[in-house]
Amino acid sequence: MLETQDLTIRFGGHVAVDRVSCRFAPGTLTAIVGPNGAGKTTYFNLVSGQLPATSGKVLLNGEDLTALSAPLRTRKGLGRAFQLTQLFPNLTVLENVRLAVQARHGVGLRMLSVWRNHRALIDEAQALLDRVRLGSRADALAASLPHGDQRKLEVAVLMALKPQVYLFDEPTAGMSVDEVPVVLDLIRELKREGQHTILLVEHKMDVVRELADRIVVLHQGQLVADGEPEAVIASPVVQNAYLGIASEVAA
Ligand SMILES: Nc1ncnc2c1ncn2[C@@H]1O[C@H](COP(=O)(O)OP(=O)(O)OP(=O)(O)O)[C@@H](O)[C@H]1O
Repeated sequence: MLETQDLTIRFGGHVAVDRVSCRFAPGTLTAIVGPNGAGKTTYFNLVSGQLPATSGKVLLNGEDLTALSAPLRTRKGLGRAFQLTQLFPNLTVLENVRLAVQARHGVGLRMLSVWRNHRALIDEAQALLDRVRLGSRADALAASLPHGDQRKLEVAVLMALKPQVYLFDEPTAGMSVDEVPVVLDLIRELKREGQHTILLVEHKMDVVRELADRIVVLHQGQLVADGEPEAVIASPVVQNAYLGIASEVAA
């Protein structure tokens, strides 16, 4: 069980995430929605440890992770899709995933040459690449992949770490129409496996409707709605927030 208790961060006078308390059970997919600037990405950064909380706590299975760095939280089972900049651009696609597999097995980088020919690691990495439909690109340099394929590679790297909690921040952003279903299928598969806690920040409401068991709405840093998708989508707070966006866009 992932839990945040009164999780808060201030940037100067601005409270970007404001006392958010929420619990996320294994086997559930929760969509975090809200207008631009609502605090969704900042909330993910606080959960994963990319940003230090001003106050409040992050707990996983009852253990307080608030004081831990992002890498230590990853070891505890909090998986955040790597930012593109955290892929190794000059290593191959396969090597990127294999390093994540090795990291999970606790094999240090200095052991790289010893493990280079270790079939089990390579096979595991290759199987993950096949799952994200990048099997045929295994030997390409990560930097040479088109944007959509790099995002799929991020997902493969994340899956290699076998986290308990998956944090997906707009996983299909910038992807072409034919690439989107691949990533959504992967998220669906992870959900079917049943033991993961999945959090998804997503603007596309059709995706949210289809994938989410539950929707949490953030607005100006605060949790303003939480519940079953249809009820939350129909609620006045969401209608207002999204109509707000629509009128901004139209303006
Ligand atoms: N490092 C930072 N320093 C100062 N302000 C920040 C920082 N990170 C985020 N903010 C502010 O916090 C607020 C929340 O931003 P955040 O990116 O979390 O929103 P979001 O809901 O993810 O928006 P979007 O849907 O546009 O990605 C915004 O007002 C943003 O400008």
